[in-house]
Amino acid sequence: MMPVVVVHGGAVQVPEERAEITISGVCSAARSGYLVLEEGGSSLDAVVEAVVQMENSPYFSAGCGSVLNVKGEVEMDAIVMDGKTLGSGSVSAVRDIANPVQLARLVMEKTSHAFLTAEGASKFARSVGVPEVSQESLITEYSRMFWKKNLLMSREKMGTVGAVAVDKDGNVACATSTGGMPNKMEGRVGDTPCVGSGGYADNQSGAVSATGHGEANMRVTLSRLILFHMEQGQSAEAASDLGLAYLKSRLGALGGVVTVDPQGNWTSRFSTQQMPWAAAQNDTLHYGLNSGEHFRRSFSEQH
Ligand SMILES: NC(=O)C[C@H](N)C(=O)O
Repeated sequence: MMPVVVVHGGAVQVPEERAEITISGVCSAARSGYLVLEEGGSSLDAVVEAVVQMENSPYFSAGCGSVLNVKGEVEMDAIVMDGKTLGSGSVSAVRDIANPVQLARLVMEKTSHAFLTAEGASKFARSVGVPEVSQESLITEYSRMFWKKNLLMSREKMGTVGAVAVDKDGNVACATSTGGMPNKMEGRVGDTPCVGSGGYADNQSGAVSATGHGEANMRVTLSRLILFHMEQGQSAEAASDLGLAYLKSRLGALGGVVTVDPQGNWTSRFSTQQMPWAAAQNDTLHYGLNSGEHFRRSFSEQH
């Protein structure tokens, strides 16, 4: 069994001028998650670390840089799940914290609940000492510009982030975090924080983190569907393709996933044209953006 961390930066079209920085963002997130594993951390520690890095980057739609709702405000959703215990924690519609994925983990570890939303989630955050941040600190010039442009015309998207990992004990975990769909209604919650849709982790089959059109992903419970296929004997790659094919044939929707099994086999699959992804395993960094792309380099090589 080989420990691994696999991350994605959303199944969306990345503007050409942002391609390189987005790729280096997913690579450094996968690498940081992997370092956590090397230092003896669990798969849960690794996925949270990788996702925090991408939330802190303004180049992804999660944490700082999140796409804005119809009112031009940030409302973020996140999930974590621990495949060893089937423990999960989610938050939705949070507006005033920097790292929703850490709050999701706190929901899992410090409450008897699995999901807190909006003001209740913020009150809980304050009660456990998570610092409050201003909306302004989460909004970037780009997300504001993107919001205005979206209000006028296109339905362009920006990328949700997610990670799956297997640690040396064969425990799997997933984490996913997002600003949601651009110009969403106030209070809209997508697939990301919903168990089985935006992510799922079970040591008996594997872990998935999903991205795409949330309303569609939810209706097929995409992550759980993929793990169902793995339980039926499919490989991580074949199961991911089956799940994405069902999403497309049944609802005409496109999406993407990163998937691992407890043996450390992993894959990154998407039906969109692009999805920035990276995987770190055995001193090698794997990464890609366009469909069919798979680059490799050793950890010692500079990007
Ligand atoms: N870009 C995304 O993956 C969006 C996310 N799945 C949502 O619907 O909220």
